[in-house]
Amino acid sequence: MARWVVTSAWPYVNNVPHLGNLIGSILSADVFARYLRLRGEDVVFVSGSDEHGTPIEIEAIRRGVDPKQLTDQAHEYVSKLIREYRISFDNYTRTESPVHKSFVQEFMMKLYQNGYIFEQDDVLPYCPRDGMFLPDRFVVGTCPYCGFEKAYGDQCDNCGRLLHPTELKNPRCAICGGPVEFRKSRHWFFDLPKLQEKLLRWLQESRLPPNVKNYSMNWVKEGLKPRSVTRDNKWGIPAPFPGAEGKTIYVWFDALLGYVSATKEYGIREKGDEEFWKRYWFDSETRTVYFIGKDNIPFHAIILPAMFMASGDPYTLPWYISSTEYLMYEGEQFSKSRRWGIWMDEALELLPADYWRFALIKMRPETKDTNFTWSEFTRIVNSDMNDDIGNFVHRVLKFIKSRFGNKVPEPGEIKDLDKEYLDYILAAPSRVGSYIESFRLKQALEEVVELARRGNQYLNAKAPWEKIKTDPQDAATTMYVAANAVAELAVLLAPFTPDAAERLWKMLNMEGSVHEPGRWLEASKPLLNPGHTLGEPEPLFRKLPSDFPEKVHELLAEARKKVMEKRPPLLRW
Ligand SMILES: Nc1ncnc2c1ncn2[C@@H]1O[C@H](COP(=O)(O)OP(=O)(O)OP(=O)(O)O)[C@@H](O)[C@H]1O
Ligand SMILES: [Zn+2]
Repeated sequence: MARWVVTSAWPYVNNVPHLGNLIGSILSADVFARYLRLRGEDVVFVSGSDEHGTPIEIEAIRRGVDPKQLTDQAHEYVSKLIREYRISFDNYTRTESPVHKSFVQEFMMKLYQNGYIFEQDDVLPYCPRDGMFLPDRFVVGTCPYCGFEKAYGDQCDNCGRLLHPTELKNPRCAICGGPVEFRKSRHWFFDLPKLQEKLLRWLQESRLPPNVKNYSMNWVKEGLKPRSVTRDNKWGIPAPFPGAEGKTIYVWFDALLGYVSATKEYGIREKGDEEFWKRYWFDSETRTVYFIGKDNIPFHAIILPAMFMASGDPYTLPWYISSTEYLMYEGEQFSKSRRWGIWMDEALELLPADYWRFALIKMRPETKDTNFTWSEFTRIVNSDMNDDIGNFVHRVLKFIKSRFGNKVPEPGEIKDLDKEYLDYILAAPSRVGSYIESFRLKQALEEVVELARRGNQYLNAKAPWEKIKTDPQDAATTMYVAANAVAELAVLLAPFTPDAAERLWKMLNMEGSVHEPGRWLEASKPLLNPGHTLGEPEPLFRKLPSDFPEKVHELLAEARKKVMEKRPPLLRW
């Protein structure tokens, strides 16, 4: 059995995560981690709040407070939301965690000692009106590669290229909008060109998906440039290099190492074991899986593996990177900094987490940018969740309660139709599982819906409500098969809608929790025996009114007003 480390990109805490962050990273990772645990695998699932860097520093200066004071509250608020969405992190930590800060300093010193960090004057944008160097997202200009006019100093959000601020055409200060000057400042650089060949070979041989692999290989082939790992910011992890006093570590180098430090912190806290993390990260058999949006590809497929290589320690390199395209809202990309989208907290004011989890997985932008629309959301809730799954469950449980004394009937002769559906449901865990294992979460959930759809067809074809009068044995067989399909659904829904799955488990009067390790494997045999007494049936999901898409903007405005009052200052606008 392999060990797994499942990770989700660290959300920047300058805002509440939006539905794009959820599907691009947090939720997709959770479905995968939950699935692995249900298979009894050894999993550590980590992420945390990314809190350093300029946007938060500037916000703190503007408000005249300490940035940590702002992020303490923001991290707590986001952590609570993550729990409310049932994201099953083993450790959701933060970049201000002491374990993380010292880990980053020690790690960066290793790169320095191994000769991968060199010191050099950098020419950086400076705003004479604001009196400061403008790092990363604080200088905006035209991308030299694709012509996008709102590219940032470190990356173009349109074509995804990593940039140096001097490459931008017509660079302007993002704070005041005026032109920038370029001034010299001493910085410490990561010598990526030294790793060029090694990276290329690894990429070539890796099992990364084609979109990640091709993009990264092209980028490496064009020739890697050294990247500066320091910044002139005060808010961040102090750079540990001799002579670098007053500089901090660039947020990306800081946050990427969080995957490792969060595992370390988890081992110390939960197992009292300082060395726990090495059993995962220093074992080439460990499968590390990263869930990210496509703009994060270069950092995970190039920078992070390069850092691991340069450390000289036996880190396991990324086993898989599942990167999504963008979820769009009304034609534009969800964005924290531009405050565009639907936010995790306001969504919960409208409907419980399961609805968002289900609908987002069904809309997961796996192959192309995908528009989140309220009409599609309504269709998914009303048709897939209610008409297909909810209705099937209800029909089966109600009928067994009214006609079989709420006990799973003893089946009679298993005929063709029965066998066909029974075989189909018992093969479902492996069918759904293989889609999850190939990171096709959307298709995996579609298979779960299909199981219920076929269940409804099976009931219609077998008509047990007629047969109970003429051939009660056959009605009993039908309901035995159908009841087992319902139990199967509880297990298959567990990674996707954990609360509904648990409620269904209780309605079936099953022992323990549906989320127990190994449950998925048990489900390849019938889960319900004849004679088993079921619990009380109740509706699994509820429908949205048909005018929901028209009303939703009004509902959302109310919800936003309400959550703004609960949010801590940094997240309020
Ligand atoms: N619309 C989206 N669809 C899918 N994934 C997304 C989307 N927006 C962001 N992500 C992913 O969410 C993760 C966290 O991103 P981050 O906290 O930087 O938020 P952001 O919305 O991208 O911020 P900003 O808009 O300010 O750049 C990243 O992996 C990112 O790729
Ligand atoms: Zn570009």
